[in-house]
Amino acid sequence: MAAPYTLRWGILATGWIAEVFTKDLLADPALRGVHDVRHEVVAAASSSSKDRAADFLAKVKAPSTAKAYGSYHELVADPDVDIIYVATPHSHHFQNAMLALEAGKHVLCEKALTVTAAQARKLIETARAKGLFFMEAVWTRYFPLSIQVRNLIKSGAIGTVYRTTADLSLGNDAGDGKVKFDDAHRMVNPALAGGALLDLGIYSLTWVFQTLYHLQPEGEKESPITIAAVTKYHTGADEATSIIVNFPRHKSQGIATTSLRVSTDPDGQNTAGPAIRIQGSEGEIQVMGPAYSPLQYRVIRRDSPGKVEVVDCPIPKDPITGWGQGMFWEADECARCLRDGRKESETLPWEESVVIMEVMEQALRQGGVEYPELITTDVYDPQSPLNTGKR
Ligand SMILES: NC(=O)C1=CN([C@@H]2O[C@H](COP(=O)(O)OP(=O)(O)OC[C@H]3O[C@@H](n4cnc5c(N)ncnc54)[C@H](OP(=O)(O)O)[C@@H]3O)[C@@H](O)[C@H]2O)C=CC1
Ligand SMILES: O=C1OC[C@@H](O)[C@H](O)[C@H]1O
Repeated sequence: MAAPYTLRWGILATGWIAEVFTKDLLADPALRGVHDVRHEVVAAASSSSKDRAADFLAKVKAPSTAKAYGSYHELVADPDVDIIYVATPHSHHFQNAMLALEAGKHVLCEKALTVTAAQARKLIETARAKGLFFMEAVWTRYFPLSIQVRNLIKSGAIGTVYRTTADLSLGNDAGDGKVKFDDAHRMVNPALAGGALLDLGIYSLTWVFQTLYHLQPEGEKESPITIAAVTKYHTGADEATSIIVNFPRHKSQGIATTSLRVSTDPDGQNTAGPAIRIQGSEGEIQVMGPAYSPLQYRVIRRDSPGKVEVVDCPIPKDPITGWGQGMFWEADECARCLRDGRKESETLPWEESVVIMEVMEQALRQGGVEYPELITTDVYDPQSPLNTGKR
């Protein structure tokens, strides 16, 4: 068997998701049946301090050779790093991803890709011009469950899909008129591009897009008409957003909802029913939430009344540590794309990320949500405080 292709990662930022993703990178690929690619964590950077980066590397149990940097600039200049994982708040993604691309690094950038569609387009233009790989880290698309659902739809298992409804709402009502996030928290702080839509609603849209738009044949792709209702939180960010996307030529519609107050799954037992319903002329696929990491789907066919096919898709765990979150599948996609000389992932092409950003931008504009100039500009500034950490 040929030696696996090795991808060498640099981790930009040391918060919650950086830790989860990096631990997944360090999980043995064989445990998920992967033998053709592997990952190395070469370095991590914190904009706060070198010590914080060193603590992070120790916490995730990175190899002792991994380098700690006290600035994002130093990380992107490291010649041993192939690809940068951008794990800052969405507000920072444009400037941080541009910093990495300008330094000649491939990039996997956390969702939401950017704050505006123009920023997303600029990043893609830069990646294209420099011949670099670039991908939005929508991990859900790379779950075997998502692949199976897309394949079922393609095979015609539920006929022509006319409607998808999807919700991701995590029930953070505090009971006193507020939600359970401090006003400065990235979930509700406009300075960090806070709000339900960019953080959570993007997963509802992911299900709408991967079951409708993504499966439209090449050459027939249709950007949707977007109609949105937004409830603003007192900080100015959206606390609830509901979007209807209409694809008139394909006669299909998607309904994507998100809220910080109510919950898709109030008792944590899926008693409330599926988070996602994909409805076709011959049946329906139901996906049990949460929309970002679903573990089960059900197929209901018009020609088999009363019969429900239930399919479980567990995330492989390390038998000793119990670790495994399912973020490794998107990392494997990055490695395979780079090994094969592909600059974008077929599972989430650049254009699709841009169309989703356009939908979110339109929805927020319809709801009167505005973000500050510092985080909406599409002019790259290597010395932006978003790159230097000088807050
Ligand atoms: N795919 C998924 O399942 C998830 C994705 N995410 C996405 O990841 C991104 C980060 O989220 P999360 O890890 O929860 O965020 P955290 O607040 O936990 O971490 C963000 C990190 O970004 C860096 N940072 C730089 N400037 C700032 C600033 N002004 N304020 C706050 N942090 C700053 C900090 O690292 P340092 O000091 O080291 O530079 C900080 O630790 C978001 O875009 C979010 O959408 C989040 C959770 C789950
Ligand atoms: O991507 C995410 O998925 C899980 C959520 O809890 C988190 O807020 C979000 O960023």
